[in-house]
Amino acid sequence: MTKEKELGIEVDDQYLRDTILSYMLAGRDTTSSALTWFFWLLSKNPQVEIKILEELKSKVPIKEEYSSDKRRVFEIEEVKNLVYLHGALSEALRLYPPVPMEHKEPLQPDTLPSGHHVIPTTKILFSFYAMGRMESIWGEDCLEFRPERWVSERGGIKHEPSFKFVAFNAGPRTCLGKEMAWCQMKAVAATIVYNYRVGVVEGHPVVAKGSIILHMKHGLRVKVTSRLPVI
Ligand code: HEM
Repeated sequence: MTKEKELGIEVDDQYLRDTILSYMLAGRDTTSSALTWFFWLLSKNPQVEIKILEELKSKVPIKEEYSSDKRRVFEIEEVKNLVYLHGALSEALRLYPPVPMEHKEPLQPDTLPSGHHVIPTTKILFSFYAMGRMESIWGEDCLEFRPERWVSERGGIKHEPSFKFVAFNAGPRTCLGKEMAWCQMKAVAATIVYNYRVGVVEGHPVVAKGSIILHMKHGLRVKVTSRLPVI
């Protein structure tokens, strides 16, 4: 008897197809949407880009810094604890959550903290997008892109409860790929910011597309230039 049969799981082609597809959809579009908004926010906030670059440079051994024509690729271990980069990515996820909406249905009749009575056929829709911009949750500067929000008094990463920072959902259906997503986003963002300047093409319209993933309606047109010294 195979392990799957012991566990009562039937692993047929359809199961494998659905699993692979859900990982591709859950892990690809979300991360790419997050990074797209992140680079757009950086272009609007050059002071943040400078600070990220400073943080990255502080991690690179001096003799290595822009010393050759080789691009530098940041490894996951190097970027894991970058506090300011973590803050900047968190701000992008707070203001532009790749999954902007979520819905739930109660299993039994219940009364929500708001006083609303709900029954099993009630669909409860809530907006992660709106929650990331609520003054009652994030304070008066809730609409500002401020990575410092995520830096603790002692200079470490300030963690927020998942029911407050809901970009990865909260509770039993929390994103299964959350840690992988953080690693990917940090490694990609660090490698791109360190090696290139990403400038958004002037006049390019940036609007969100109404969809289950918060894509940019017209994509993001950018001009990429190398930071490497010309040798
Ligand atoms: C910035 C990147 C990501 C964000 C913002 C994100 C966000 C979310 C959210 C909000 C959910 C809950 C969806 C729902 O219940 O309707 C979810 C579920 C899920 N995510 Fe992610 N995700 C990201 C990256 C990833 C990656 C990289 C993977 C895996 C490679 C992944 C795998 C999954 C899976 C398998 C679920 C379903 C979990 C379940 O239903 O129990 N996600 N994600």
